[in-house]
Amino acid sequence: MTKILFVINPISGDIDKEDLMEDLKAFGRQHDLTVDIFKTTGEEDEKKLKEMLASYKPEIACAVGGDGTVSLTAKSIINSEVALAIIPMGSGNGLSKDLGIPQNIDEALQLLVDHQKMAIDTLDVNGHLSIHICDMGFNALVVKRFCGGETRGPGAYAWIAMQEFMAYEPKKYTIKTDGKTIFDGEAFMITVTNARAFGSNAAINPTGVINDGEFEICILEPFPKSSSLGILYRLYTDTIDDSVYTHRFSCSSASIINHAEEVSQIDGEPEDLGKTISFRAQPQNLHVLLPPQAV
Ligand SMILES: Nc1ncnc2c1ncn2[C@@H]1O[C@H](COP(=O)(O)OP(=O)(O)OP(=O)(O)O)[C@@H](O)[C@H]1O
Repeated sequence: MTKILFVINPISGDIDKEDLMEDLKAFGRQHDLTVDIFKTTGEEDEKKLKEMLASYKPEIACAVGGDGTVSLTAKSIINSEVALAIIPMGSGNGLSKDLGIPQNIDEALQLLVDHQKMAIDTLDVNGHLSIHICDMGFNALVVKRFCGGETRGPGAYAWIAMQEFMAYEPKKYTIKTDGKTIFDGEAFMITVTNARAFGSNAAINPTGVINDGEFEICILEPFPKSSSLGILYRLYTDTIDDSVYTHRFSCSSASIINHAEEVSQIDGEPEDLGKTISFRAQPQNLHVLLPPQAV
C-alpha cells in the first residue's frame, strides 16, 4: 500500500479546506492508500514536518496549498526518494502550473494513483532551496507586501502590484558567472529560475527546461511607464526575449551583488539574502509526480 502524507496549509489561497480533509481520507480508502495529514501552522512547520516524515516514512509527500506549502514540502524531502505531489490551492500555484499539474483538485488528486515520476533540478541560493523562482526587485517587493497583508488570493496580489508599480525605483545589481561580469547596472527586477513562468502565467523564461542542469538569469532593465503594457503583452505571449528591456543568460552557477540590498523572494516567500547572493544548480535532486502523458 502506497503511503502518502498530505501537507495541508489551512489558509492558502483563502480557501477553506475542512471538507477537503475528509475527501482526501475517502480518496485514500477508495484507492487502497495509507494516508495521514500534516496541517501547517505557520510556526516551525519545517522542523515538525521533517520529524513526521522521519517517523511516518511515506513514498509520497503531497503539498495541498500554494507555492509556500510546496516549497516547505520540497525542503523536507530534497535529496531523498520521497516524491512530491501537488494539489494546487494557493494564490499563484507557480510550480504546479510549470509542471503541467492539473489545477482542478480532483484531477490533481488522480495523479496520486496515475502518474509518472521525474527528477527535476533545484537551485541553491545562499544555502536556501529554490524549486521555482527566486527574484530581486519589483516582484519580490509585491510578494513581501502580499505575505505581510491580511488578504490572500490572486486578486490581492494584482492589487498590490498595481499600487507599488508607479512609485517603484529600479536598483543596481552586478551579475557574474564563469568569472565574467555579464551585467552591471540598474534593473526593475532580476529573476533566477529553472522554470518557465510565474504563477500568474507570465512567462519570464519561456524556454526554461526544468531538468537540464542549468538555470536562467532574466534581467528586466528599467523601462518607461509607457512600455509597461507592451512588456506585459510579451510576458503573456512567450515573446519576452523580443523586448529591448530584457536579457536572459543560462548558467549552472552565478553570483549577484544586490548593491541596495533590495528585497528578494524565493518561491513566494520574502527572504533576506544579504548583499552577495550565490546561485548553484542542483541537478535532478527533487522527485515530482507528473501527469502520465507529460514528457
Ligand atoms: N495555519 C496557518 N496560519 C497562518 N499562516 C500559515 C498557516 N500555515 C501556513 N501559513 C503560512 O502560509 C504561507 C504559505 O502560503 P502558501 O504559499 O501555501 O499559499 P498562498 O500564499 O495563498 O499561495 P501562493 O504561494 O501560491 O501565492 C507561509 O507564509 C506560512 O507560514
